[in-house]
Amino acid sequence: MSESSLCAVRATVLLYDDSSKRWVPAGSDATHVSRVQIYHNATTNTFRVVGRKLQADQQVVLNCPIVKGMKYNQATATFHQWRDPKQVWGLNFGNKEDAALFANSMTHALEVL
Ligand SMILES: CC(=O)N[C@@H](Cc1ccccc1Cl)C(=O)N1CCC[C@]12C=C[C@@H]1CC[C@@H](C(=O)N3CC[C@@H]4C=C[C@H]5CC[C@H](C(=O)O)N5C(=O)[C@H]43)N1C2=O
Repeated sequence: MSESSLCAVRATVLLYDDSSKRWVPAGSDATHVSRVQIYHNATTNTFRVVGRKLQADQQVVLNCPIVKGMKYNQATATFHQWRDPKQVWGLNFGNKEDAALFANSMTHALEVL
């Protein structure tokens, strides 16, 4: 499937744990920083967000379709979040610039879906 990357930023990928009412890091180990990308498949005009841990094994910790009509919430300048059917994802960006870059691509995807 030919996909092109619209953007790539560093962020900590978080999941909201409803039972404890806490954000927990996605993935299985201590290092939290991931490379988060938005991929576009031009053939099907679909988009998805993929997050891979930066450390050696590049564990995939996020692989979520961007669904038409999805609400992307920029809760703060460096913490953005959205809901998928099963869970709530949060991205904690290292800086406002990366957050804005990612939000720009996400907003574009949501506009053209
Ligand atoms: C109606 C709804 O779902 N609202 C969502 C946000 C949202 C709005 C619109 C579209 C999508 C979404 Cl996910 C919502 O409010 N959620 C989703 C689950 C957790 C939360 C519900 C309640 C709490 C209240 C505080 C806020 C939250 O979690 N925040 C606000 C920004 C702040 C930034 C960073 C993260 C990192 C760790 C820190 C913390 O939890 O200590 N934290 C937070 O406290 C984050 N909360 C939320 O984001």
